Amino acid sequence: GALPISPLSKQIDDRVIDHYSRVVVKDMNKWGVCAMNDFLGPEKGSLVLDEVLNMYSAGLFRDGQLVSQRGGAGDLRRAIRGDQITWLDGKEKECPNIGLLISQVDAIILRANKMLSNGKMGQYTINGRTKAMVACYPGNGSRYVKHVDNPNHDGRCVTAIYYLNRDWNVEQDGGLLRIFPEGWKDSVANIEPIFDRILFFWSDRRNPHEVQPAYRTRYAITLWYFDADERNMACQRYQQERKLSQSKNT
Ligand SMILES: COc1ccc2cc(-c3cnc(C(=O)NCC(=O)O)c(O)c3)ccc2c1
Ligand SMILES: [Mn+2]
Repeated sequence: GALPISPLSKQIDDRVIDHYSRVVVKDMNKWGVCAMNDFLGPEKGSLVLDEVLNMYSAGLFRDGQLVSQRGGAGDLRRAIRGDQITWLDGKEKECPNIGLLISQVDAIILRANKMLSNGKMGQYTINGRTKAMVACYPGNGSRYVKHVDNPNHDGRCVTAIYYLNRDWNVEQDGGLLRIFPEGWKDSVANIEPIFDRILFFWSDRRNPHEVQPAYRTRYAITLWYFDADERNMACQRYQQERKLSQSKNT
């Protein structure tokens, strides 16, 4: 199905953004992965968490769709990905603090833009993103099998995930995000989904990853950023396919 899309927000607190964008550019161009702790600070982080908990208890989350229909409903789908999700554009009046988080991440990505190499001696031109996906793994062993976010050039170049889980203990609670970066030979990135941590990684085949079974409710907010050229190509291909299928049906 189509990915929900939102316009980028504008700039805020400059020095902080400048520092974070330098770290992101350096780590992404070197490792393809960038994790930073204490992103919003405890107060703002707690306000974001409270807004997510309120939405969850209001029953606004739905079972995460599968891109391919093979999952179908019920157990097989849950075996592939057990998360429940809801989409936000960040302007909702019920969650101003999620809106603040989104504008912070937008500001970092906009500042890092044109400095993020696309791995082929070129740069990405990031000009948009999906809506924010708020995800909850309910903690009944729910997991997400190893996958690539953007295996077929749908335009997404950077995945940004903000974690909200206080006192998370991976030994007991599971829910580790394990990334298998292509260029890292046999070593992997083990990312614990801890409170107020933000993570960036290339969305394409360079970063297969899995969410290991979670035994405690696990929350995260994900944004996917588009590269202008790849997105344009993807939209053109989609238009062609639609025309073809319509001509076949007529
Ligand atoms: C067509 O509609 C949709 C709607 C939502 C979709 C969500 C995902 C997705 C992808 N990756 C992860 C992940 O890797 N999480 C890592 C972590 O939480 O640490 C995740 O939780 C969710 C994929 C495809 C989707 C298609
Ligand atoms: Mn993923």
